[in-house]
Amino acid sequence: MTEKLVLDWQTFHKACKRLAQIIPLEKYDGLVAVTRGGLVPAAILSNDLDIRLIETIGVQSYQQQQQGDLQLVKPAYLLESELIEPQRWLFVEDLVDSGCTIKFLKQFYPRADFACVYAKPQGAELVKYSVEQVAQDIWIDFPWEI
Ligand SMILES: O=P(O)(O)OC[C@H]1O[C@H](OP(=O)(O)OP(=O)(O)O)[C@H](O)[C@@H]1O
Repeated sequence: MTEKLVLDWQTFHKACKRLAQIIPLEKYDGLVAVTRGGLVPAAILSNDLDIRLIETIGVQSYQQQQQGDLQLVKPAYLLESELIEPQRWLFVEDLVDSGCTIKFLKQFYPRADFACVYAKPQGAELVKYSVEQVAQDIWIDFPWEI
């Protein structure tokens, strides 16, 4: 990575609100926050889209700035649950970078739609909704990581 983009809370919040505006109201019943990066955007989208059904799925890949093997650290139990009717889920991420995380998740959920606040070119095509494009060689520091 050649450059660093350090985001403050206000900039990130505004971007999340713009993301909410391009997602059709009532198209989705539930959000799946891909942790950890999807947690804050999912909180903002859940308010703006008035969606109260929230699940998390935990995937880890980056250690410092190096991407290693992907690990499922927490499954999305609700998506398999017989306790609720099948729902229309929107997966939420802070960033699609190489696209490896989304490709990994699409093995399990091939038709899932993804909303990512920030998108880099390599992964952008995997995402249905995003609002901020950044160059591939920029490393982003999100406010909760600082
Ligand atoms: O498109 P990719 O190249 O796969 O990169 C994107 C992923 O990397 C970050 O997660 P990270 O692995 O750093 O875990 P974290 O969300 O717990 O910080 C980010 O939140 C995405 O999940």
